[in-house]
Amino acid sequence: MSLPKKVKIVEVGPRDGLQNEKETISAELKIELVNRLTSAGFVNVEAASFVSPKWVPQMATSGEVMRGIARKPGVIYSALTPNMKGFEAALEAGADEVVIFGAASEAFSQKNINCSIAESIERFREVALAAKQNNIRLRAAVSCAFGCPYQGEVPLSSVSDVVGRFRDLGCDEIDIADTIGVATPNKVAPVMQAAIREFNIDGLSGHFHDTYGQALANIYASLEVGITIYHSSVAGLGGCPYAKGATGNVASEDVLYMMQGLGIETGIDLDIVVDAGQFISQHLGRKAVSRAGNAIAAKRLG
Ligand SMILES: CC(C)(COP(=O)([O-])OP(=O)([O-])OC[C@H]1O[C@@H](n2cnc3c(N)ncnc32)[C@H](O)[C@@H]1OP(=O)([O-])[O-])[C@@H](O)C(=O)NCCC(=O)NCCSC(=O)C[C@@](C)(O)CC(=O)[O-]
Repeated sequence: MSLPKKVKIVEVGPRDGLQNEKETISAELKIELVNRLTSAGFVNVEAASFVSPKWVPQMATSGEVMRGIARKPGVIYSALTPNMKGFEAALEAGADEVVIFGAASEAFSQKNINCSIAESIERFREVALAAKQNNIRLRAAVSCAFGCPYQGEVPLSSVSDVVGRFRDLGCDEIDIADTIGVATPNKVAPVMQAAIREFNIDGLSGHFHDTYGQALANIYASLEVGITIYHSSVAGLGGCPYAKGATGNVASEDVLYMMQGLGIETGIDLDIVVDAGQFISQHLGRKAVSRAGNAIAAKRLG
């Protein structure tokens, strides 16, 4: 099968990337990061998360961030919403898309959102209905689709089951997530095919963490299957607070460099993303995790 000619890259750094940072990051810095990313051309940025601040303290300023962003027409600013409390806060803050986040693993569901998969779907049902009533896009994440830090192997049938349940809630997009970055390219097609059997391929995305250095290879394997939406995080920021040892998402700079090389259109200016990656890494006091980003930054210095 030939590769897609065009893909959508969803930038998740301001949420998935920063949620695990130990030091409190100011709302101003998060806002500046989001603005830099949209100026690079991202049309979908995951900017906030309306979860319990006791569970994820770093996301406590989400309302301030959403309200402070310089809104760019045409850009979808997304926010995570685990329940109605989160949904109401996201609505008030002007989120264009809400993200319900479940898992293909029972054990992860309990650790991450303190309920079973079945209970989570019931909570999400209310959120889904409210999103439809308010004309807000609805996205769902399926964590641990390729493996779980607590239960290990995750059967394909669990992935199909959760994707089907999210489809029935009326989701516009469903993310197939490798939360702990354990997938290898041979594992990608079976999982994506299980999801494709349940949901429209154009609405499925690949959300790969790069813990074992496999994310780009896994994205390539997903391109071969025909997936056209990918998530990435500027400077490779990130990690999930409820998945020990999981590192960041695949770096946006690396994905963009690969897409450029493959001749796949993204609509995003890699140079501006490199600047944004260097900017946030300097503020966090460490080197960006992006190989392409660091190489381009070093080349500029001559
Ligand atoms: C889901 C809950 C809230 C259940 O947590 P719970 O303790 O079962 O909830 P509860 O309903 O009993 O409420 C407990 C307290 O939290 C408050 N509360 C309740 N809901 C909210 C809310 N929305 N916003 C703010 N506060 C909230 C509520 O008001 C109450 O406050 P108290 O009375 O004790 O003062 C909790 O487990 C939680 O917040 N979990 C979030 C965990 C999280 O954010 N994980 C990281 C994101 S997922 C991820 O990164 C994976 C993903 C998406 O990127 C894809 C991938 O790679 O796999």
